Amino acid sequence: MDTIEILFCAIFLSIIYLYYRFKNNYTYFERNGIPYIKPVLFFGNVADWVFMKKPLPVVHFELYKKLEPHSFAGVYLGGKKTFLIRDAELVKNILVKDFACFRDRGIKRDPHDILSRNLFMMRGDDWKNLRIKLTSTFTSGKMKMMFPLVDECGSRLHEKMQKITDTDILIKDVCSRFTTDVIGSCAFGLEINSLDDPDSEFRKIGNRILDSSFTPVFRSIMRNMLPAVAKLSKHLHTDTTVQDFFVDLVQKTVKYREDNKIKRGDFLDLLINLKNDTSSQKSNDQQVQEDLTKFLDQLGENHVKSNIAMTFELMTAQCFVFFIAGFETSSSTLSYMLLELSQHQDIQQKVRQEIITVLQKHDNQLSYDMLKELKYLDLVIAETLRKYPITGNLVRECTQTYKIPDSKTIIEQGTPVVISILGIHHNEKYYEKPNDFYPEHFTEQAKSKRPNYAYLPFGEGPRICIGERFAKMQIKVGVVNLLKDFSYHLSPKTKLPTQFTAGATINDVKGGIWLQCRKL
Ligand code: HEM
Repeated sequence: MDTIEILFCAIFLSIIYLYYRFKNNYTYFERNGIPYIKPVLFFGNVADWVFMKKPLPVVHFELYKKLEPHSFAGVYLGGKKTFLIRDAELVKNILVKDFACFRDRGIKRDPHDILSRNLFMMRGDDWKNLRIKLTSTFTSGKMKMMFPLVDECGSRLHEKMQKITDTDILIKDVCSRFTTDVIGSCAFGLEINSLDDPDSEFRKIGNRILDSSFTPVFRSIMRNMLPAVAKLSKHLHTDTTVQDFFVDLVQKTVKYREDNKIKRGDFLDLLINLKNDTSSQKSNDQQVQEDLTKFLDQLGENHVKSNIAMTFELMTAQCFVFFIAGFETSSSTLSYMLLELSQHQDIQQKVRQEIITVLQKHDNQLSYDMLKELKYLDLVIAETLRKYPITGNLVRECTQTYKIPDSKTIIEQGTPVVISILGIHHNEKYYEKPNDFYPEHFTEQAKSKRPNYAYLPFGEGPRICIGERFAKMQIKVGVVNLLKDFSYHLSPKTKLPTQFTAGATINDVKGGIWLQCRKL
C-alpha cells in the first residue's frame, strides 16, 4: 500500500469509528428513559449553532420550549450528552441546595493561558479560595468609592449625546464606548475616552475578544465538542495578542502606582491591597462579613480562610475578566433597554420623569445613594434583563454523581448541565406576559407569586455574578445620562422582530439596534 492508500484507509476507519461512537452515544437518553429530542448525526441537537445560524442559548431556548412539560431532559451538544433543566425548583437544587455536586462550569483551561486563571473559569478549591479573596472588592462601600469614576464617564456620555442628536445611531456602539471607558477607568486606571476616540487600542482589543465572527465560535465548538482536536492547536485556546496586551498593561500600571504611591480607589488598587496583604482574611467591613457568611452557608462550610496568594498573574487575569464581563454585558443591557423604551414611549417618559424628580430633589447632583431612589428604573432594568438575559444560559458540570430528586435519573460525574435562562424567563408559568416588555413583572406582589429561581440574569448560588452591584451602578449612571435630556425613537433601519447574531451570548442583534436621539 502506498501512502495515499494508507491515508485513505485511516480516514475511512476514523469515519466508521466516529459514526459508531456517535450512534452509541445517541441512545443514552432513550436507554435511560430520559425525555430527549432525536439528534442529528455528528451535530446532536445544536446544528443551528454549529452552522452559525443561531447563538447556542437560542438553540437551547428552542429545545426548552419543545421539551414542555418535562422538568428536565437530555440534549446532545454534538456527541456530548448534556442535561437541560427546565423547572425553577430543580434550578434551586442544582445552583444552591446541591451545589457541592455542581461546583464548576466545566470550562477547560489552557495552563499556558495566564488570562484563563480568572474567577469565571477557575475550578474547585482554587475557585473557592479566589472567590473568598475577591468578595471584599465588590461591597457597596467599594462601589461608593468607585462611583466618582463612573460618574465622570457618565458626564462624558451626556456630552457625547449632545453631539449626535437627530441622526441614526447604532446605540450599542455608543453604550459600549461608555462602558469601555468605565471599566478602563475602574479596572486599569486609564482614561481611555473611547467616546471621542472610537479607535482607541482598548476598544480594538475589546472587539477582538468579543468579535462574533467565525473564529471564536469555531474555537468554542472545538473546545466543547472535540477537545482532543482543540488541544492540537495552541491557537485555539490562547490569543497571545490579547494576553500580551493585558500582561503588559497591568504590569506597567501596578509598577507605576507602587513606585509613585498612587491611590485611585479602583479595582486595581483593591487587587494591589490583596497582593500586599499577608494578614488573615478577616475584615471589619460588615458587608464583607455578610456576603461571606451567605457564601459559606450556601457552600455548607464555616471557615473563611483563603490560602491563595494574589500574585501578579492572578491580578491580571481578574482585571481581564472584569473587563470582558464589565463592558459587554452592561452595554448590551443598556441597548436593549433603549430599544424597548423607544417602542414604549409611555414607559420611557415615566423613567425620565422619575430621574428628573430625584435629581431635582438632590440639586442635580448624582450620587451613589441617590441611585437607590430610582425605584421604577429598578423595575425597568429587571424587566430588560428578564427579556434579554445576556448570557442566555447557565452551565454547570456535574462534579459528583447526582440523583435528580423525585426521579430515578442519575447525572453522571463529568456531565454538563445547562439551565436555559431564556427558557425560564419566557415561560408563561412564571411570567404573566412573557413576550411583552412589562416592568410590572417585578412589583413586590408579582415577585411573590413565582419561585425565587425563576429570575436568573446574574445566575444564583455561590457562583452568582460577583459584579452585580457594579453592573447595576454603571447601568443606572448610563441611563440617567442618556435619558434626562434626550428622548429615543426607533429608526426604520432596525429590523424587527430582533434576531441575535451567532455567538456564545445574546449580546448582538442582527443588523444592529438603530435609534434616533432627540434633544428635549
Ligand atoms: C448586566 C451585567 C452583567 C450580567 C448580566 C452578568 C451575568 C453573569 C452571569 C449570568 C454569570 C454566571 C453566574 C452563574 O453561573 O450562576 C456571571 C458570572 C460572573 N460575572 Fe457577571 N454579569 C454582569 C456584569 C459583570 C461585571 C460588571 C463584572 C465585573 C466587574 C462581572 C464579573 C463576573 C465574574 C467574575 C463572574 C464569575 C463568578 C464566579 O464564578 O464566581 N459581571 N455574570
